[in-house]
Amino acid sequence: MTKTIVVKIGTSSLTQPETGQLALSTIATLAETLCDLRRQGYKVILVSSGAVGVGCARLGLTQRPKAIALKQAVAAVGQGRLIRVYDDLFTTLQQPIAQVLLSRKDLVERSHYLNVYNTFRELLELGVIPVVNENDTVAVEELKFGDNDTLSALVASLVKADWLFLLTDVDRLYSADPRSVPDAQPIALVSNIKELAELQVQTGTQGSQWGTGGMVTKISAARIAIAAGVRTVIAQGRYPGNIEKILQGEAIGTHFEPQPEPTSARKRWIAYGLVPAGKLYLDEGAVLAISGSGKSLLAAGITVVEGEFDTQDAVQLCDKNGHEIARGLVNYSNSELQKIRGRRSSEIAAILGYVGAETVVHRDNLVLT
Ligand SMILES: Nc1ncnc2c1ncn2[C@@H]1O[C@H](COP(=O)(O)OP(=O)(O)O)[C@@H](O)[C@H]1O
Ligand SMILES: N[C@@H](CCC(=O)OP(=O)(O)O)C(=O)O
Repeated sequence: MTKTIVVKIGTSSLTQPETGQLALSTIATLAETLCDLRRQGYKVILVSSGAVGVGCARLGLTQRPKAIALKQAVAAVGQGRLIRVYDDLFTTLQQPIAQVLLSRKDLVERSHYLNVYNTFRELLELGVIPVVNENDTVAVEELKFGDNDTLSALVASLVKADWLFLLTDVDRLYSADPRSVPDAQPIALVSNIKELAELQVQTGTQGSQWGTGGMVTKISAARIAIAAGVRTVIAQGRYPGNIEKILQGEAIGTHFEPQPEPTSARKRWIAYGLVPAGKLYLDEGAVLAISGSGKSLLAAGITVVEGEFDTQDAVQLCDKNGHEIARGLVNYSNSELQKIRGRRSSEIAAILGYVGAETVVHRDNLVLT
C-alpha cells in the first residue's frame, strides 16, 4: 500500500541563523528529496514554517515581531515569498505543489475536519505535494495551532500518515538542551508514551531565535502522532537527504515508535481537533476510573468546574493539580455541572428538576491525552 509521509521543516533550518535569509541549498535539497520520494511512490505532504522569518528578512526586521498585527502582516509578506521559492524549485523538478493554509477553526467542526481530509486526499491522489502552513495572517490568538510541530502532527493524524519527520536545527532529541547542557545525552529511540514521561527530558524555555516552541512542541507533536499510529522522527533539517536513509532503516535522529492500537479517528478529533472550552478537576477515584479502567466520568468525581461551556462542548479532565489526563464531550453545561458536581447520579434529576444523562462524559466520547 502507498505510504504517506509528512515532513515538517522549521524556520531554524530554512533560514540562515545570522542573516535570516533563506537557506537555499537546504530548501533545494529538501525539494529534491521530496521529489525522489514521490518517484518512489510515496505520498508526501510538506509542512513548512518560515512565513514570519522570511517576511522579516524581506522587510529588514532583525527580530521576530511580538505584536500580533505586525506578526500577521509580516507573515503575509513571507508566505508569498516562501511559496514562490518552493514553486520555482518544485516546478524545475516537474513536481506540482499546492499551498494549504490552515486555521485551528478549520478542524473544530467535524464536517470541516472531514472536508480538509477530503482536500488532502484529492491532492495526494493527483500526485501533488501540499505545502502546509498555519494561516498566520488571519488566525486569531484563541484559535491558533500556535506552532507547526503541532500542526504537522494534526495533519499526519488527519491523513493517517505512516511517517512524520520533524526537521530542525539539532540532529535529535537530547536529555537536555544541548546548547546549554554540553553533556546532554542523545536519545535514539522512544518506544512508547510511558517511556517518554520516564525519560524526563529537559527542554529549556525556548528554541532558537526564530523558532517557536523549541523541543517542547516537538515532543507534544510526537505524542499526538504516535497516538494516531504515526512513526515520528526528529532529525537534522540541514540534511533532508537523511529522510531517504531513515526510510531505508538507518538509525538517524530520534525515533518515536507508533502506538500499536491507534486511537480512532473520531476520538482523535475530540482530542486534538476541538478546542476545549472548560476544565473539570477530578478527585483521585475518578482519575483512576478514567485512566486506569477506561470508565465514563460521573458527577460524583468532579471537584471543581472552570470555564463556560454547553452540552457537547469539549472539556479537559484534570487531576487535582490541574494536570490534563483526558478530554471529552460533556453532557452538561458548566452551570448545570456547578450544581451537580460531587453528587451521585441518582440525585441529578432532583437537583436539576429534569432527568439528564447518567454520565457527565461517556467513555465513547472520552480520550486519554
Ligand atoms: N532536550 C532537547 N534536545 C534537543 N534540542 C533541544 C532540547 N531542548 C531544547 N532544545 C532546543 O530546541 C531547538 C529547536 O527548536 P526550534 O528552534 O523551535 O526549531 P524549529 O524552528 O526547527 O521548530 C534546538 O535548537 C535546541 O536548542
Ligand atoms: N507559521 C509560522 C511558524 C510557526 C512555527 O512553528 O515555527 P517553527 O518553530 O520554526 O517551526 C511561520 O510560518 O512563520
